[in-house]
Amino acid sequence: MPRLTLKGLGKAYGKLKVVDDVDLTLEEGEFVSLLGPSGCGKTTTLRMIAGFVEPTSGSITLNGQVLSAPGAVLPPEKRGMSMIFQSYAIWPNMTVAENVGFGLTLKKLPKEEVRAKVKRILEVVQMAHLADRYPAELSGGQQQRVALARAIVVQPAVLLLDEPLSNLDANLREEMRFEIRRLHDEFRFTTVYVTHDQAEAMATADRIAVMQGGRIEQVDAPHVIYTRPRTRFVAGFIGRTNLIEGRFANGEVGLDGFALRSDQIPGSMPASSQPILLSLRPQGMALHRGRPATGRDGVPLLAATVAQRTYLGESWDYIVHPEASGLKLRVTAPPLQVHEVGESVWLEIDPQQIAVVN
Ligand SMILES: Nc1ncnc2c1ncn2[C@@H]1O[C@H](COP(=O)(O)OP(=O)(O)OP(=O)(O)O)[C@@H](O)[C@H]1O
Repeated sequence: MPRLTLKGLGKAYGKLKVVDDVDLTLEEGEFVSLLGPSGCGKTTTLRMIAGFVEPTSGSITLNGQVLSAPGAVLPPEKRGMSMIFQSYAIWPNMTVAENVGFGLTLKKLPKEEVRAKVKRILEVVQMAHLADRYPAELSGGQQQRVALARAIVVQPAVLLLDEPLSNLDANLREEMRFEIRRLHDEFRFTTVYVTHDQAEAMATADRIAVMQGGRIEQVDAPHVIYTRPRTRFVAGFIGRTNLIEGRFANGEVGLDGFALRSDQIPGSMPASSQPILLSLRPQGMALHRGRPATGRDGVPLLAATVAQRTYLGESWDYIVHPEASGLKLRVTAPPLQVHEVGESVWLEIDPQQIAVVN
């Protein structure tokens, strides 16, 4: 049975629909990230799951029990969910151990049991040595670990996280992403994680739901979202890409100045001749100084010129300009592959890494 189900979920403030007809099902133990730009409705969706916001349409069910529907909202404290906010929200007047144990004390668990559970969970988040400190004596990352420990110690039915890492500096954010995923692998709580940071969603989630304008555009595993984006928005929002307009006709996709064989491009082509949009990742192309040996049947090889370049340390970011074409394509190359601006190169396109998007 699916654990958590959002069905036709909507929220409007007056005429403004901020969440619009959202369908999403999480299996028991699944980790799903709601990812999208500011204002797309992620937080409102999460707050409806938590019970802080009443939907104007649709429903939320947990193991078949209706938690939210218009006019019928089970209060947050009766949902058995834990929520973690951007601001940590741990109590300044309690020690780390008291903060983490608070939820268990409320449940009137015996003192010894609370002590044992708190000890174990503090070990898991690597905070056991700081159990007696107060929040003011902790770094931001340590405070966030306390918030995580406090949320999971009560073994919630669903764990909700709202941009939990956005107050941390870049290095710590990266470390905490792995930490959150490690905790999930250990405890397997059904988890909804709101973020606008695609790397965070990629590193943590089993599936990513990409939202825009209150709607979910695509829900898939991170590698599918990246390699097989279904819409222009998803292709552009997740990683960088070259979006190119073409025309499908007679087994070929005609682009500006060259064509690709449509049977080499994964996914389905339209039934009849018509314009289509392709997403070509910068990593889905390679540059060669001399013309590489032929033999790879039908793999496009284009004479091109380097128009611009940026050194990013981990890679080069080249803009190349295929001859006889008005296109400018962004191509990623390894750090030791150095081409000068104006140099003639051969551009090899891997059709397997092209996605047809709507
Ligand atoms: N109580 C409210 N009254 C009116 N409009 C609201 C209310 N709460 C949210 N909104 C609007 O709903 C839209 C979605 O807000 P929401 O906070 O869900 O977005 P978000 O995707 O989480 O964005 P962010 O990443 O900036 O937090 C925004 O345009 C916001 O201004």
